[in-house]
Amino acid sequence: MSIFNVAIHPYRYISCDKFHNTILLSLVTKKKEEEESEISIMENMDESFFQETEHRPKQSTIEAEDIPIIDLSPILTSDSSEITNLVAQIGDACKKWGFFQVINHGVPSTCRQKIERASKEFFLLPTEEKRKVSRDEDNPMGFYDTEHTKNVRDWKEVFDFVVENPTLLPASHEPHDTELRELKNQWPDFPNNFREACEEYARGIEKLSYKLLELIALSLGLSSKRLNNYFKDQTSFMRLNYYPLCPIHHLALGVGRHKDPGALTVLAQDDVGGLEVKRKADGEWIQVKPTPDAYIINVGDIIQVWSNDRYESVEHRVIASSNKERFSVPFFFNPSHYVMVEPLEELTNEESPAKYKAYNWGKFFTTRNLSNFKKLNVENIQIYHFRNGDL
Ligand SMILES: O=C(O)CCC(=O)C(=O)O
Ligand SMILES: [Fe+2]
Repeated sequence: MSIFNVAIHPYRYISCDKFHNTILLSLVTKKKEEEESEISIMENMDESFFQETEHRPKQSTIEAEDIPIIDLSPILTSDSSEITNLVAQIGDACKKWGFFQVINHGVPSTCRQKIERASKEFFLLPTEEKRKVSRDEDNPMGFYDTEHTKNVRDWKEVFDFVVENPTLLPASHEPHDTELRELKNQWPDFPNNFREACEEYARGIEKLSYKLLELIALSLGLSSKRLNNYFKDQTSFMRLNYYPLCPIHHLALGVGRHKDPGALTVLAQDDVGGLEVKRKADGEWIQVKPTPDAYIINVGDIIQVWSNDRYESVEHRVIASSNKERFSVPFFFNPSHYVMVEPLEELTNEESPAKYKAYNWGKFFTTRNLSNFKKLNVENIQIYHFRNGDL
């Protein structure tokens, strides 16, 4: 049963079980009746969506300065003083926020419009159609509507595909098992340009990701290509996110609080808004306001480890909305499965020793995916599990 195919969109497939009717009713009743139907939602709604009280969204959002918007046009002109200035802006944003937005990034806007349209058309298909490309434990690429973050279900549907098809990953999370497996994409029959839109977009974003990686390397005082080799057999993947209308937006989240485990995330969000970043200065949740045609970039756990904590991977989450559906497309730029992630030699010394022990990216990723999939009642693997003591 999908929770999402209720008659809240004129083109949407309508499913008629008791559960869906409860949601539907709650959306159409007036103020007084709302209170009664609220009780009915509470009684019928799957509790797996409920966030602990302390993690539920606040009723009011904080008015705050936005995360920095950085103009990437200097990389087109190659003016060295402008590049120096750009690198400094990126370094400052990585330190202060772990997040920034980029404009004049060189990814054609037509490419983005095409994937956004294809994504909408795909998610508005009947659930049976989307389920034809469902992901499962054997093939984690495809459609999925029961993703959990920290063991609480997210109010969203996703479609995942790898950018290198196939992508090699460890077959199991067992440390001594050296067997590998291939992740392969599966593509839906509809909409018919879906695959083309996804593949074209992935190539454009991959190019931008390498540029950003080089700028980040420079901002850490490294040579521009220092990190590129780690991505030779990249395990990057793209995710299409769909956040349907949510009648329990005060209890659930589109995506629960989390940090991205890979190196870098390049995200396209639509004009609805809902992404919130935990401000490093005071731990408040700050909205990332949508900027037309900009990409939101965030440092993932791997850059935190490579930089020996100079740059931190920052927690973020997505608020669910009761009146606007939302679509987003994150690209998770991940290294080759065999990369051992550890603080870079150039960034450690006697005064500033390595804060982490080396870990194998492929095993880390596989363990994380497995615990998400099985909804294990244990905390997900995290980089702090590899932190050296007494530092
Ligand atoms: O949809 C968004 O804005 C962000 C999603 C996200 O953080 C994720 O998928 O890791
Ligand atoms: Fe994320």
